[in-house]
Amino acid sequence: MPQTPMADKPLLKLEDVEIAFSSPDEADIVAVRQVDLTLAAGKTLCLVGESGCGKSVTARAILRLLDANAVISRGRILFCPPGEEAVDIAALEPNSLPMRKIRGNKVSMIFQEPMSSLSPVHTIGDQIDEMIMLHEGLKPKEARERTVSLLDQVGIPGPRERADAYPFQLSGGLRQRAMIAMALSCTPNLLIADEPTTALDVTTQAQILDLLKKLQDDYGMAMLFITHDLGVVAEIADDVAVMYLGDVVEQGNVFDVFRAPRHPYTQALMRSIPTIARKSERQRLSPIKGTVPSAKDRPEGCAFTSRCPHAFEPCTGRQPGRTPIGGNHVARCHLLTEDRLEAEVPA
Ligand SMILES: Nc1ncnc2c1ncn2[C@@H]1O[C@H](COP(=O)(O)OP(=O)(O)OP(=O)(O)O)[C@@H](O)[C@H]1O
Repeated sequence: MPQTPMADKPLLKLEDVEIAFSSPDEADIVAVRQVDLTLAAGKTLCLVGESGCGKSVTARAILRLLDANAVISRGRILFCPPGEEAVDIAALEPNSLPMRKIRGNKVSMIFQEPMSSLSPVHTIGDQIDEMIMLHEGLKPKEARERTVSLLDQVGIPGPRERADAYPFQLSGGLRQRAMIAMALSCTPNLLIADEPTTALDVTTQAQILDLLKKLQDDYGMAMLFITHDLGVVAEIADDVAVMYLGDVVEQGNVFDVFRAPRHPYTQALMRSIPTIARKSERQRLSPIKGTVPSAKDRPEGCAFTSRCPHAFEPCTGRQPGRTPIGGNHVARCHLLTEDRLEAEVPA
């Protein structure tokens, strides 16, 4: 297993990660580039950005669950569970034993659609029992006791009886809870949550977010949470990374980024969310002009140039570097290096 010493050891550290897709009749498409992310044990990092910006691809790379035409073409994905040496996941074979020991064991994932991880033809109890027997070597009876306790912890009423239900017999919210129970069955160090509440009504969404926060405290696990909803970010994140067309354009502590976003894309995202203050002052929401270019037609310089109200000459020429702002807050924008952009305090 490739092992790498690290001075300070966050649980997960992505360094200069690039992910490309090949296609039979076109040049490779770089979907994610120069991504640096850090996630400390027990903390929550939210990845946020418009559809197609590379959130899911980044998350799936951590589990080496990318499509067959994808390759991690640069960088390292260092995973360092407490008390262990760091492993560079990017250097592991996706189906190797070390990778399988990480996937579904130290790192598990939940999705927007529970049926992507639950089998429709087995009861939820049987599916969770099997995971527990596989990962912890428990006997069937002991595994069932643990399954019932997990279903209870995720708030499924009558857990012993519900363990015998098939997924289609549960409501959307209960199915989501069953999927969370299955993801927790191996007590992971890291839970990757890919838009787990997007398909739920607001009340159930709030309940699931509360549940995840409680389970995170109980289990001491870190969360990489993918969403396009800034309200969810405000609710759950310690740190946030804003992605645009495969680049992390701004990241840092959620309070710093929300209080004073420095990248024009983050500023535009913040202006596009409704607030009570805006409504009472009858201010119009300002949608972001234009659309995200295709990754095939990525501009030479800053990817946001074509939609940026502040774009000036250097933006089209070269990609901006990372400008430190304070603490762990950084942004990639030429205006910052040239000191031309003030922090914007959103309403
Ligand atoms: N198998 C593939 N072949 C080619 N391109 C792909 C493939 N899978 C994903 N992509 C491209 O990678 C880019 C990033 O996709 P990704 O699913 O990570 O976006 P996302 O930010 O998670 O969007 P959403 O919020 O809609 O899920 C997109 O341009 C997408 O078209």
